[in-house]
Amino acid sequence: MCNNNTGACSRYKFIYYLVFFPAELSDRFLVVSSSSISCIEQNLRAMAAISKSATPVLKDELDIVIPTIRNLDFLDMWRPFFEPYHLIIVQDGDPSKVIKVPDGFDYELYNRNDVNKILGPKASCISFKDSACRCFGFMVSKKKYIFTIDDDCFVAKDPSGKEINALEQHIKNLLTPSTPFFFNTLYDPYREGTDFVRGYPFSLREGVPTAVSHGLWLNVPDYDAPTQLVKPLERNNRFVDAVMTIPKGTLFPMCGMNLAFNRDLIGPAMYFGLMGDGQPIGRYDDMWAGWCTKVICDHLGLGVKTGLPYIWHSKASNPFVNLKKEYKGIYWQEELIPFFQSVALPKDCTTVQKCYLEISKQVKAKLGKVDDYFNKLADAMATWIEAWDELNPSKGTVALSNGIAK
Ligand SMILES: O=c1ccn([C@@H]2O[C@H](COP(=O)(O)OP(=O)(O)O[C@H]3O[C@@H](CO)[C@H](O)[C@H]3O)[C@@H](O)[C@H]2O)c(=O)[nH]1
Ligand SMILES: [Mn+2]
Repeated sequence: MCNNNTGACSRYKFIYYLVFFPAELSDRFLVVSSSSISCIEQNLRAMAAISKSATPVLKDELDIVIPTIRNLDFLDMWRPFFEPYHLIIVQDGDPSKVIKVPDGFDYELYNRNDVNKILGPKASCISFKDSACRCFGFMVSKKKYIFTIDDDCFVAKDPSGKEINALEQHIKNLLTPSTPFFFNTLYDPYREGTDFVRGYPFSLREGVPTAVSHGLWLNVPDYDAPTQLVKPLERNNRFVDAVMTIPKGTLFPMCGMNLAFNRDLIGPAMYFGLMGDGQPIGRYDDMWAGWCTKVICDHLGLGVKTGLPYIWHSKASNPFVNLKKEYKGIYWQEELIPFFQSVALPKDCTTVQKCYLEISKQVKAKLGKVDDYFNKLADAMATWIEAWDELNPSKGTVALSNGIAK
């Protein structure tokens, strides 16, 4: 089957057979060459479409999710890139407050009363008074792709001064394969102007479907509170023109402020854990989601990319407030990381939901003794999956025998 994910890579299958199976060339050559060439053509057309499309790519297949406690004037700067897309706004805090959305945007807005009405008792798994509430938007969306962005993130410029269409770059990242099994030293081989380098096995050049695209930030970097306190004036002005697949078996600190993912492939794992009101910890919601997501992607043979696109993160939140939110997480994570590194998912965990519930069981068994919070979090993870499946009664991601998800 040829799609954005595998079409370009049949080029490598074609070369692979050409070089390594001359004996079968007669019949196979004809089969490979015709299927490869049509795939290559289809894929080249698809890739060309992404950059020159008149109609925005994935216009009806992608939702933009924004958690907010303030008016959304920041959208005016994003208008050229966001206006064609549907927004899901998750209003946190006081539901009686009116959030102003600039004219011209197509959106749905949910406040805490809506969350409670839609989820009933299961609303307990959605954080209150924390950006973690954004995951409610992931759950109610009906689209294949999600892009989530904070309301203090603006359009950045690349070194040439050109405004960066972060959404377009995330879409390119998601529509091209990842390479978690073998690191390509010239970064993302599917971008224009680069490729696989010598010594990269041809049998691995097809890559795997990309589940997550993790973007970065110019100006205020996503530092933790201690780093913010010792480096209050540090700003990130380094634009690195690279996209990389995070290798299998390696965890990473996923930041939720400039993030996109394939909801069909990994949506149920994108639970931003219990934070904010009534919880002993904050600003670890996206980290929790990222650790669960990466373990599941590794198990199901899915890819996670990080790097471009950049956004301009304008606001440094208060480091002292952040320290109060983060401090337990800063020492708990010294136990959490070894836990996630040791998580083994059984072969019969063939869907994201099954994987996620297995992780939730192991959280309760192994982290419950660290703090009772993790017993609550494990229960909330299970509630999240119940709520997800109620709102999204469809099949989960199935891992194929060769570990490649479909
Ligand atoms: O109680 C709240 C507070 C904020 N929000 C919305 O969430 C995002 C992020 O808020 P903010 O930019 O003020 O906080 P940062 O410290 O810069 O965010 C970092 O912490 C991460 C985890 O929370 C976050 O993803 C990082 O960017 C804004 O849209 C606020 O409006 C909220 O919904 N509820
Ligand atoms: Mn911010």
